[in-house]
Amino acid sequence: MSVTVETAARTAPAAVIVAIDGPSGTGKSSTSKAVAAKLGLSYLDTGAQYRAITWWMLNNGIDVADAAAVANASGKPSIESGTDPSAPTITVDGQDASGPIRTQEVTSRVSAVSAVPEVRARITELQRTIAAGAENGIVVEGRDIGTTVLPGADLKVFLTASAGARAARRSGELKGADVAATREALIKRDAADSSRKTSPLAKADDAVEVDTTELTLHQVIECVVTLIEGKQAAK
Ligand SMILES: Nc1ncnc2c1ncn2[C@@H]1O[C@H](COP(=O)(O)OP(=O)(O)OP(=O)(O)O)[C@@H](O)[C@H]1O
Ligand SMILES: Nc1ccn([C@@H]2O[C@H](COP(=O)(O)O)[C@@H](O)[C@H]2O)c(=O)n1
Repeated sequence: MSVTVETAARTAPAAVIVAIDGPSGTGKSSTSKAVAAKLGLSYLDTGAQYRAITWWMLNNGIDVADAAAVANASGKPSIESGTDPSAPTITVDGQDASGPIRTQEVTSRVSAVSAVPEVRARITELQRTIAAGAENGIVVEGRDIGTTVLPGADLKVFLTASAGARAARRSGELKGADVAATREALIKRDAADSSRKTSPLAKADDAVEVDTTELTLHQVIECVVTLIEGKQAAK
């Protein structure tokens, strides 16, 4: 007796480029990392790159309020991002910058540096190169990914949440930081990021907006995974 075993041909899911944008504290990083890990995609934190160049400027005595000085120095540091969602890395001139880029000093200055067109041109080029090299696809999170960096992304998601919810989340992270002060700082940074001339924080016309105010992180992750799987199936 002969038995024929038929095995269904398994095909890898199509590589997808996913852009996740939104204001500070809406859950972009947490969501993007989890979604990328779950679906086997690369992950890029573009905010970390702007923080890294800001950290370098501060360390090298550049007055970050002087746009011309920032523009002149913008090509000098070498910035490298590791795109494994379970262990993302960021280095500046070969030095691990993951800790120092999260300081209050960097957070309060980053919007001034990221508003400089020469900085944006350089970092945008870096982001496009990384995205183009991601064989299985990538989740890229930031402020202008859907509008400017990767306008042809397969899926664009714009996360929002009330300022109160975002401040409460951040204050919890900062272990008891004053919620009102955190809220004011978030609003100030969003205003600066939204009002700059070059690629401001904005929702792309074709982005799916997800208000996370009343959602758990798990619910947001599931929502984005479903959206991505829909795009993969359609490719
Ligand atoms: N839906 C949610 N419900 C509750 N907490 C959440 C939710 N999403 C994210 N958080 C928490 O909120 C905090 C901020 O999230 P996260 O860093 O992912 O936001 P972000 O949009 O990347 O912020 P930023 O732009 O400032 O880097 C984290 O402590 C995270 O665990
Ligand atoms: N695509 C992006 C991403 C970030 N920025 C600037 O970096 C700052 C820090 O971002 P986080 O996500 O780490 O909080 C942000 O406030 C922007 O100024 C950007 O311009 N474009």
